Amino acid sequence: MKAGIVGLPNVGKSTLFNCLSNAKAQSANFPFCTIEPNVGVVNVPDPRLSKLEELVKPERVVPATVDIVDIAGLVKGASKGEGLGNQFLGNIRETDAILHVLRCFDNDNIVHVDGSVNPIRDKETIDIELQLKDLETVDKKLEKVKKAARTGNKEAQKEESVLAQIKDALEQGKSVRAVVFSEEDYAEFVKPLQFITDKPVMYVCNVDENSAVSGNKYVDQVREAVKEENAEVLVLAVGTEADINELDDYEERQMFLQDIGLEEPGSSKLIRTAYKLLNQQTYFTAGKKEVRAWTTKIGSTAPQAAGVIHTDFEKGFIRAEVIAYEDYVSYGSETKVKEAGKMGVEGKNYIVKDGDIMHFLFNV
Ligand SMILES: Nc1ncnc2c1ncn2[C@@H]1O[C@H](COP(=O)(O)OP(=O)(O)OP(=O)(O)O)[C@@H](O)[C@H]1O
Ligand SMILES: [Mg+2]
Repeated sequence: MKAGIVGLPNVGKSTLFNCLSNAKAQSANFPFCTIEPNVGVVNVPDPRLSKLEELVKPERVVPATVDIVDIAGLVKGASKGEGLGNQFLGNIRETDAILHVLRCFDNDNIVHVDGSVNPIRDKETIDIELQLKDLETVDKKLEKVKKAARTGNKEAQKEESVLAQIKDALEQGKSVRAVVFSEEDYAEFVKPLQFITDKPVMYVCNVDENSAVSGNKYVDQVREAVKEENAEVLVLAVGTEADINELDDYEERQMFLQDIGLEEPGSSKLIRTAYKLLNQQTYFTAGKKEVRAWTTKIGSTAPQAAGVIHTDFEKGFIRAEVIAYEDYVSYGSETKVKEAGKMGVEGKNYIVKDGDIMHFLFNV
């Protein structure tokens, strides 16, 4: 699962990538600095891991990760191939969620490709390009389906009406994610087409240092503009946080963060939110060798979750021993949880919960 950083050129996408990841992306004050996407594996900050570490005292601790991709800037006309648009849109299509960066800071030294700071206009520019690309996808499909529908094929007629609904929404400047479908129609006709504007989105307002905590007028405008989308809006002083992230010393980083009024980096919150946006949750394994966070889709069954560790675990799944995180912490050890009768023994239909501490039994 990966989240892609999307936005106009020169708004701070690579700088954001550098806040999140230790893989350094080139960032510079000129549009189209990034051409090839930068990919980084980012640890998901989780205080529960340190708590488990304290209790279990393992040899090592391994956090969950999420892949972040820094993509080239899109411009007006990208869907028609402008500014290598087709390649960039292809890069976006390969991601599972979108982090849309909006420039929300004034700074005459940093070039804006459209001449002035205006996050609402910028958002529309990007949205329109993504929607036009999806329109191309839906048109292509409609052409095929229409032929079959004309021959009286009932299934094709149903598909045609769903696609027509999508086309209509896109032409009105709406995104596919805003259209309501029945569960069946969605699974059958919509999901397989992998529309870009169907991917979950989160807006990242890139602000100046002084607006890191309370935002600014641009952020207010963004919140107002997206309030019907039900999307997360995150405020982040991307430039400042990237600088802080450069420091090796933890104490020093904390000091600079406190200077701008933050207790933890905004980027930590961003990663946790991205993780949720990707519909992922964490379960843990806890042993003397290793305490580890694993990522699984919300709603996974125990064997599916086991399959994240190894496909053999899924194939040969027998049962799982499960301890809720809260129980582990309040009883203090696996043995004590067992003594208290709080450890569950679950079969293959068990739906894994966020924070479960799991031990899988399987045969190979
Ligand atoms: N909050 C901020 N305040 C001031 N300057 C910033 C801020 N965020 C980023 N910058 C500066 O903006 C310039 C562009 O940043 P960056 O290279 O990250 O943009 P980009 O979106 O990746 O651009 P491209 O699409 O060209 O790859 C850099 O000089 C960076 O230092
Ligand atoms: Mg860049």
